[in-house]
Amino acid sequence: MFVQPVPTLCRHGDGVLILDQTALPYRQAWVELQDVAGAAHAIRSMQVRGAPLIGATAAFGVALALKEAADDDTLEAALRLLGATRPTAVNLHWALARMAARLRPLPPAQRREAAWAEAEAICADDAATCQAIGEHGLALLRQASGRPGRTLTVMTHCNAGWLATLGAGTALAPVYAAQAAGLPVHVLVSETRPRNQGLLTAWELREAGVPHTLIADNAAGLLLARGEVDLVITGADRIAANGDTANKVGTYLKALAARAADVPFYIAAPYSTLDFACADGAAIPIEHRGAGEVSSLRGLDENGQERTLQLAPADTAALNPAFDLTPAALITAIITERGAIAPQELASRYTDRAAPEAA
Ligand SMILES: CSC[C@@H](O)[C@@H](O)C(=O)COP(=O)(O)O
Repeated sequence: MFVQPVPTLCRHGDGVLILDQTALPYRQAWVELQDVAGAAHAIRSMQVRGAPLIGATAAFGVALALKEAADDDTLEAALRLLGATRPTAVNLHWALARMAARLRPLPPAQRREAAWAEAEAICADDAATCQAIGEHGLALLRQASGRPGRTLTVMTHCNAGWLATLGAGTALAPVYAAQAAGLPVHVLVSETRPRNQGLLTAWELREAGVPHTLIADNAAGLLLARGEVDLVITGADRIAANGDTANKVGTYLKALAARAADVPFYIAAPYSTLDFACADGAAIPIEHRGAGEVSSLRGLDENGQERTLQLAPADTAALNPAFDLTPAALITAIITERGAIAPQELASRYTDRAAPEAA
């Protein structure tokens, strides 16, 4: 079983410790969440990010909310607050629906302990899910690697590794499985403007000892067209019934370039990321974030001090959709803990996938 080099989130007494991802890759900092407002802030401000980790944090947020009072009003207010933090990743709503289904039928006196236990179960389940995704993805990597000893080049986008989950990650789980199996892999990491989640991917791959190279987002097309990439794997925030997939903005351009270059393009995500309440991608809500994320850049200055630089004049109009939609037709297969499946087969094969209940 993959062990996270640094834990992303864990219970700490009657609080919750999170690795603050807004401090990475420059320093490791932990934040202790003590109440539901802190959990909601952590999700909204992206101290925690990545669909499965957002869901787990929201689940713990419910447990934090019930510390003082566990009546129906407190529970429902917590579900509403946490459910409104980020719109695109359906795992948030899935985790809250799971908490609601467990807690609503219980008398208030039994809810506190049940909430902690359910949140911890969500984390354990996610670790197992990542492990299974890794094993299914490894089979595809083995097929693609060809002759023994050849280094496989995998391109990814955003961060869908262990930092985004409670286990090995989703898109990167097959990479870690390959590393464990002795299959040589090199990862091309696109920086993922404007939030630069690629820097998180580079950091976590370095922590795990996986060879990798950071590229500018716009370099992906050239490298794909030149035949320098064996396959692309990204995560997902929500997958519609027809296989259209919402993921970090920039994913769609990689899928287009991969198709033009005849390179397989895979999505790796937990089964809980399927949302059959959305018939197609047009029904998936796309988060729009502040213009400041586009017009500024964070990094270290020449003295190693963290700084935010204003790239464009502050009054420059900027648009910041945080996710985009990749049509099912561009996706070779979707890898979940149940295996790899063509996106066009989701609805007919996964008939048990009911629409998630509103939390
Ligand atoms: C396993 S994480 C999958 C996705 O959540 C990931 O690719 C992504 O888009 C993350 O977006 P973020 O805005 O950083 O939360």
